[in-house]
Amino acid sequence: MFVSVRDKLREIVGASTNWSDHVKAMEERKLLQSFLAESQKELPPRRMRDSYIEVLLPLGSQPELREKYLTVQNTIRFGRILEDLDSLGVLICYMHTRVQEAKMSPLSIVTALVDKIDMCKTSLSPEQDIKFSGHVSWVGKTSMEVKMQMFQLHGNEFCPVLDATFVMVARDSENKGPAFINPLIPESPEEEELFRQGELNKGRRVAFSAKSLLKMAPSAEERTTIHEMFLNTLDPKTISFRSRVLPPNAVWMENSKLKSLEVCHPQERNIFNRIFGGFLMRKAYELGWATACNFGGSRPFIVAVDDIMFQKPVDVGSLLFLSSQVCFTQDNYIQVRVHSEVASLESKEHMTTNVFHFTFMSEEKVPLVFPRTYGESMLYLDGKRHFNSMSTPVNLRKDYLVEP
Ligand SMILES: CCCCCC(=O)SCCNC(=O)CCNC(=O)[C@H](O)C(C)(C)COP(=O)(O)OP(=O)(O)OC[C@H]1O[C@@H](n2cnc3c(N)ncnc32)[C@H](O)[C@@H]1OP(=O)(O)O
Repeated sequence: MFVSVRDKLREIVGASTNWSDHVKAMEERKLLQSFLAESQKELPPRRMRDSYIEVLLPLGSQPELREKYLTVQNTIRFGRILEDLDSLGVLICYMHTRVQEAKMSPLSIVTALVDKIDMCKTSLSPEQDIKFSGHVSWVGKTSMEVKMQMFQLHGNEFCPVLDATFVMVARDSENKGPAFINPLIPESPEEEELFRQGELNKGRRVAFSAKSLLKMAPSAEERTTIHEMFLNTLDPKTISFRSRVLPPNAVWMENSKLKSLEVCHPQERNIFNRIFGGFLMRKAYELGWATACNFGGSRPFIVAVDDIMFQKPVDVGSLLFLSSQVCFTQDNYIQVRVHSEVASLESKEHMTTNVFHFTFMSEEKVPLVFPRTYGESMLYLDGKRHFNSMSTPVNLRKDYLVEP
């Protein structure tokens, strides 16, 4: 149960339960600094099974739990699952990095990236037990890749529901600088393959980011796509680059936007008194879902979550501005991007903290989305790149029932 996962995390880092004690609790954590390793070599290697955890979410046997997870359609809120995966990922990393002689962990482990969440072909019922499992699958010097799976009981069997890959980073006791983590030793050919995959994932992330449209021009093929879309929006009645009209069954990208604001209260703080990554994901996901719903005109289902980077921590007390838009569509699929930025109450300066990418599938075929400006064209291409990186096959699957 996830209350127990979060209680365990509190115990591991000695977090305060009362907000009024949070400064004192952080002062106490400073004393743990002496348990930090000066190099990775000093730390004993760990095996994948050392960090392996299974957690049961007994929705079937404990109906009082269901309320928190329930959608109006009697399915499961995916936003809640994102929160649970985040907590579990952090706990897995604490298992990998346990220090026997210290009562509390000297490390502050934070979520750096949700690399991928792929949904498997199964519906989610709020009346059946759910099981999560996961372990560390790759480590660098201060970062760890965690693989998690979620299963739901069907008859007597737990069937796979989703696969998730997160990257967590270890920081010092005060969450101010990087901290070394234990090496990982693969023990079988399967584990060696997982580790190798982790290494490849790191390379893929670097390559994807190097090709970012924020850094370099689109490819020739992408430029052609954008130019053809531009030509498709020119009014044939006037010989002008300026009179733009939408083709049939299309929507201007700017008209797909939805925005929201959250006040970040202490209730949503994580064990390090910053805003909990899972809360940020839930809020972004729900706005993204509403955007897809508004755009497609029918209930959309989540198919994939990709590349959520936690660039900056969000302080308690900040204002969180979320802005969501459809940036690419194909057949029944809607690719949504949610941008989040914070501003403190004192300063008006905004800072980007995350960009979220969600792929939804609608019951009906959805309109095309057209960029009007160059900036929007880049969003379109970025959305297309994220859509194409999805591993789920592009075909309509009616048995999905995963909603907000
Ligand atoms: C219930 C408890 C829940 C607690 C969990 C949360 O809620 S956490 C709350 C949500 N998350 C956050 O607030 C985190 C916000 N982001 C940050 O603070 C920072 O961006 C960061 C610490 C993640 C990374 O900072 P820097 O990039 O300056 O750090 P640094 O350069 O030292 O890199 C540290 C390690 O992280 C890796 N790294 C950094 N960013 C990465 C990314 N996007 N994808 C993969 N790996 C990444 C680097 O390769 C390096 O690994 P190697 O050293 O192995 O080469």
